[in-house]
Amino acid sequence: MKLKKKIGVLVMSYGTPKSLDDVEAYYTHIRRGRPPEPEQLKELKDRYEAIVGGVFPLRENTDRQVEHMQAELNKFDLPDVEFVCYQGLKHSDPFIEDGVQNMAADGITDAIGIVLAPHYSIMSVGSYIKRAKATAEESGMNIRFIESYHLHPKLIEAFANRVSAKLDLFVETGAQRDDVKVLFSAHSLPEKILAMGDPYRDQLLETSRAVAEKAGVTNWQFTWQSAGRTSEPWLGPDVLETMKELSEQDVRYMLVSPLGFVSDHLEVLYDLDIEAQEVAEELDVRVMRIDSLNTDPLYMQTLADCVVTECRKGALLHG
Ligand SMILES: CC1=C(CCC(=O)O)c2cc3nc(cc4[nH]c(cc5[nH]c(cc1n2)c(C)c5CCC(=O)O)c(CCC(=O)O)c4C)C(CCC(=O)O)=C3C
Ligand SMILES: [Fe+2]
Repeated sequence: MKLKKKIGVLVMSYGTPKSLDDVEAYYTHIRRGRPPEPEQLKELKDRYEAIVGGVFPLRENTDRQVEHMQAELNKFDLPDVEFVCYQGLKHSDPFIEDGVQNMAADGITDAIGIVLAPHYSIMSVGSYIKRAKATAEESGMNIRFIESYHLHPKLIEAFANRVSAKLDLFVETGAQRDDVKVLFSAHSLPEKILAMGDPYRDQLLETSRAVAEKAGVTNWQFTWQSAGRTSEPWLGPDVLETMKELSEQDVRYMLVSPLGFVSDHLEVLYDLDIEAQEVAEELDVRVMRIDSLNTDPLYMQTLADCVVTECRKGALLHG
């Protein structure tokens, strides 16, 4: 039997602390080596404490996503190729560089890199790719990258299913479907990305339109969330402001639908499930959020399809 060639798949994700004691090192890494002020550290620790039940949810979710993705990739059962997935995290262990070095140590010469975030920004996906590329070059590895997959039909279907499911729940509890404002959201970035010609905002609007169309939703708008607390301006309006404004216009039902995140983590479990719910209570409006994709088979198929398509483009597969 002919030995199958191994293609490495570098699956990159943001990364999360390993324990509450690790939050300081993690935060320092995000801040490019500058340790946070004690109050900033306490504030972040408090937020994690509110959502962490033993395991940091993003760590568990990323582990599961990578496992499921590898299984999905090998379902193609290509005659001469086997896919092996490696994690590479932006701000935690195993770092992106570790992931590439682990592939090289296993004798991998051809690899594909993909990020567990569908939209490209020079500040997000761009920096993941830059780091992976630099390490791959050192070991002479041939690596190709998927920059975005924000309009993949299976991704759109997965999000649309989740929007429809929650709209049904609103209807069951007495609301009219069209009275529910769907708020598509994503992590804000500094406003300066627009002047840089960054595609991030446009890609998010494209995903929003496609999901709305697929789910038959006309009553929607896009809003940002989780902006950094720095002095430079961040893209807005923020979801909390949007909720307030809508409540003043007598909108009573809102469905927050984060499209830039693919997993349950701090920005979903704290910023939306705790912080936004507190605001909803003050405003006396009903706010739900769509379930995160996590290991949704449609999402796993999206990732696997992108990887195989990229392999074909790079002539890594025959047939
Ligand atoms: C675009 C984008 C995504 C989505 C795309 C992608 O997934 O890549 C994302 C995801 C995430 N962001 C996360 C966590 C944090 N992000 C922070 C800070 C920052 N995020 C930024 C951008 C993004 N972040 C930026 C420009 C900053 C300012 C500092 C800097 O210039 O880099 C801070 C510092 C404190 C604070 O500001 O809250 C934390 C703790 C977690 C993990 C949650 C968990 O552990 O459960 C996830 C998935
Ligand atoms: Fe972040």
